[in-house]
Amino acid sequence: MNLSRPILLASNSPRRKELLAGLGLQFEVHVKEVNEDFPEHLQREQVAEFLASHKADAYTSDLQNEVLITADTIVCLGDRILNKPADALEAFEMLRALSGKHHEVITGVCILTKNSKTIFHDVTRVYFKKLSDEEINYYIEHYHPFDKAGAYGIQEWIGKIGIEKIEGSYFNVVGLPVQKLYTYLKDLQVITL
Ligand SMILES: Cc1cn([C@H]2C[C@H](O)[C@@H](COP(=O)(O)OP(=O)(O)OP(=O)(O)O)O2)c(=O)[nH]c1=O
Repeated sequence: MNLSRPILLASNSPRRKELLAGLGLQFEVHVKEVNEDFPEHLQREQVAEFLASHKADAYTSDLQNEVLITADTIVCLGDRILNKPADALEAFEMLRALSGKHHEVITGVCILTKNSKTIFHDVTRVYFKKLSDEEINYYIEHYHPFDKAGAYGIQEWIGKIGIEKIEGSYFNVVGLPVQKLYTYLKDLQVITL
C-alpha cells in the first residue's frame, strides 16, 4: 500500500492500532486526553460521529501534511447508550441487559487533514444468547471488560460462547470499520495499491 501523506492514528486502543495495521498501512500513534461528553439531543449514529470528530478537533492546529484518524465505538440497546462500565457491578448490569437480545454497535470515524474533515459511521447488529449469571460473572472476573463499551469484547471468550450472530462488520464491533475506512482513504487519495 502506498501513502500520499503520513497517517496519524489518535487512539489509546490497542485494537484500533492492530486493525489499522491490518490494512497494511504505516502510521504513527499520537494520543491526547479528550472529554467524551456529548449533547443529549443527538441521535445515536450522531453520537459516535460527534465523539470521533471531537477527538480529532484536539489536533487541528498540529496538522501539516498529515492525515489524522480518530474513532469512537458505542453500544446501543434501544435508546440506551452503554459506555464503558465503571465497575464490576455496572458491567454485570450491562451484560444482563444485553443477554437474550440484540443491540447495535456503532463506530464513528473522523479523517482529518489541514483542509478537510470526513466523518462517517458503520453499524453492526449483535445478537446475544441468554447468558446465565454464572457466565456473566465468570467473564467479568477473568476478562475485566472495563475498557470496553457495553462491557464486552466480541473478540474475547464471551464473543465465542455468547454471540449467536451478527449483521454487519465484525471489525466495526472491535473498534474500527476497516472496510469502509479503506474505501474512504482510497477515495480521498490518501492510499493507493
Ligand atoms: C463492543 C466492543 C467494544 N470494544 C472496544 C472498542 C473501543 O476500544 C472501546 C470503546 O471505547 P472508545 O471510547 O471507542 O475508544 P477508546 O477510549 O478505547 O480509545 P480511543 O483512544 O480511540 O478513544 O470498546 C471491543 O474491543 N470489542 C467489542 O466487542
